[in-house]
Amino acid sequence: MNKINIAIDGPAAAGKSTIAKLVAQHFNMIYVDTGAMYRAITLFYIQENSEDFDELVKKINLEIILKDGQRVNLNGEDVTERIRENDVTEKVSYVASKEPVRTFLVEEQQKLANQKNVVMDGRDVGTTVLPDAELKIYMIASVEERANRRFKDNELRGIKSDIESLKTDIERRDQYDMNREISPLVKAEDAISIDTTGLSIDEVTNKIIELANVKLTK
Ligand SMILES: Nc1ncnc2c1ncn2[C@@H]1O[C@H](COP(=O)(O)OP(=O)(O)OP(=O)(O)O)[C@@H](O)[C@H]1O
Ligand SMILES: Nc1ccn([C@@H]2O[C@H](COP(=O)(O)O)[C@@H](O)[C@H]2O)c(=O)n1
Repeated sequence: MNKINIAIDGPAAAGKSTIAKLVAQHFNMIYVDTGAMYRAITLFYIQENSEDFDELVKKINLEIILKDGQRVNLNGEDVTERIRENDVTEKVSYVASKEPVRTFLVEEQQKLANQKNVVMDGRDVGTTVLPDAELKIYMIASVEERANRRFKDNELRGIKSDIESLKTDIERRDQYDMNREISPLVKAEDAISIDTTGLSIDEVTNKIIELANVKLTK
């Protein structure tokens, strides 16, 4: 098999996007961050101040540029950095629970992966977006470790934060994502769980590269 899709799902800050990017680089595959797409619709929801999600998805012009890392254009404007801000993070799980939003984005994500050769990370990639992905990973880490990682990340970016608030935000988002009605965050039956607590970025990346190599040499 010379082309495969890899699905990486898991809770907030488990390391999905960091590892997915490195695995994609290693195999010269395309990396798709589905969370960024939910974040872009959330920014549009904030701008439009409307609860009419059917209308929002009809009006949105979302462009995902997959060259040299992923960039996101919303209605012609590059919002790649803007969608990481707190107002978006606070509301994204609410917006992501809405049926018109999920139907619209799942279709877009399936189009991005239809030629294979994609590493896609999110919450429902292995269960809903790419149920036939050749390799599915369910990535977890303790909430303490995830909050510590986000804290260090923020420090490096010069953003002030505290561990307790980070823990609360991570837990709130996980609860929402795991308990929504449509495509909740859950491990796909055929996914391989990797607990990254105490593992380095290189150790996790190499583990997934090994698993992917097995699929590629079949
Ligand atoms: N195995 C690891 N060991 C140490 N730090 C890690 C590891 N994996 C990721 N990190 C760090 O943890 C932070 C969060 O990782 P990342 O953003 O990749 O998580 P995520 O699962 O994609 O989060 P989200 O779903 O919230 O976007 C980053 O600063 C990253 O460098
Ligand atoms: N496949 C996905 C991906 C993301 N979400 C929702 O978006 C939020 C933000 O995701 P990040 O990966 O950028 O943190 C996430 O908390 C989910 O609510 C989703 O539903 N499905």
